[in-house]
Amino acid sequence: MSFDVLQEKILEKHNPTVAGLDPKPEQIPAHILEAAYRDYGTGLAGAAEAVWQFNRGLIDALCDVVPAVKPQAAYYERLGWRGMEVMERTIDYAHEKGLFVIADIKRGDIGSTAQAYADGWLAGTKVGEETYKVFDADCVTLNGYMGSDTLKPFLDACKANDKSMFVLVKTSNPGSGELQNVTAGESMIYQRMGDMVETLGQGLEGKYGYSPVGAVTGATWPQELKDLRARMPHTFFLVPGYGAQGGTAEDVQYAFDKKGCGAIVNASRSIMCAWQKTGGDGHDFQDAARAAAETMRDAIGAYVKMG
Ligand SMILES: O=c1ccn([C@@H]2O[C@H](COP(=O)(O)O)[C@@H](O)[C@H]2O)c(=O)[nH]1
Repeated sequence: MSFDVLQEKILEKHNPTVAGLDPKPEQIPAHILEAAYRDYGTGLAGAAEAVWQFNRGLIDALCDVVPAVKPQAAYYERLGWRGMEVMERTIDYAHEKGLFVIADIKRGDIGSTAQAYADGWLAGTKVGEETYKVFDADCVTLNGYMGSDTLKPFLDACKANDKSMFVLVKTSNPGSGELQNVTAGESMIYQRMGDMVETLGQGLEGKYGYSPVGAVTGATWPQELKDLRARMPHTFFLVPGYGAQGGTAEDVQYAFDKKGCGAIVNASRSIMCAWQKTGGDGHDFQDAARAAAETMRDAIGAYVKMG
């Protein structure tokens, strides 16, 4: 789905945030783990089942508060094919609950390989005369530092299937400046990447003024966020780094346009693991996640006025 659809879901829920689904077994409440291990064994099958039950519970608890979820592929890949099956089920279940799904895959490769990734995550895979949906994400994250040609197959898949993509521009991690803030010619590398992303989406702007080519810009770098918002007026932002990485509501306000649109802020651990801070045994994980998501929504709402 395009960013028009995402923006509409954000406006409906009055909440520009996305809940990350990055589960590790040690972050899952004991009662869920014990049941999964009892039924599927203590190996990868049991771990994958626990992740599925946890995700389903989180989606049930959050689906009327947040407009979107962002499963990060690494947490599913680490469990092998069983984990990837849970990723697929999680995407489909989130859709059933009306959520926009951002698959955080951060792929990037030469064009022919990028095409294969785009088939798997956005367009579907052609076998004989039929095209089969694989991971039916609405949107993916991409690493475009190999160059714009590596993004083109994804852009074509987005255009043909009304989907969207976020390209890494200024990442939230502490070392992101080592390369991204190096000056190259008249601008810094992250600014050059920002210009490339903005240019790639030119002419494809939707109802809210945003193209299907979005940018990842970390909450931990508010100065760069401000700079990029001004530099990239038609680019929707995915802003990770809120909460566990130290980004605040005050920091992320700069990602939004004057109408309070054009950005979505991610939190994974601070929502998913909120139960670990309630002093309970994890039976309250849904209430805790919901309360954390509402607190985040309200904190950002104090800075960002929508509509
Ligand atoms: O620059 C980036 C790009 C992606 N991420 C991803 O976002 C979440 C953040 O998780 P928290 O638990 O809220 O810190 C995670 O999936 C990262 O892979 C990012 O953090 N920074």
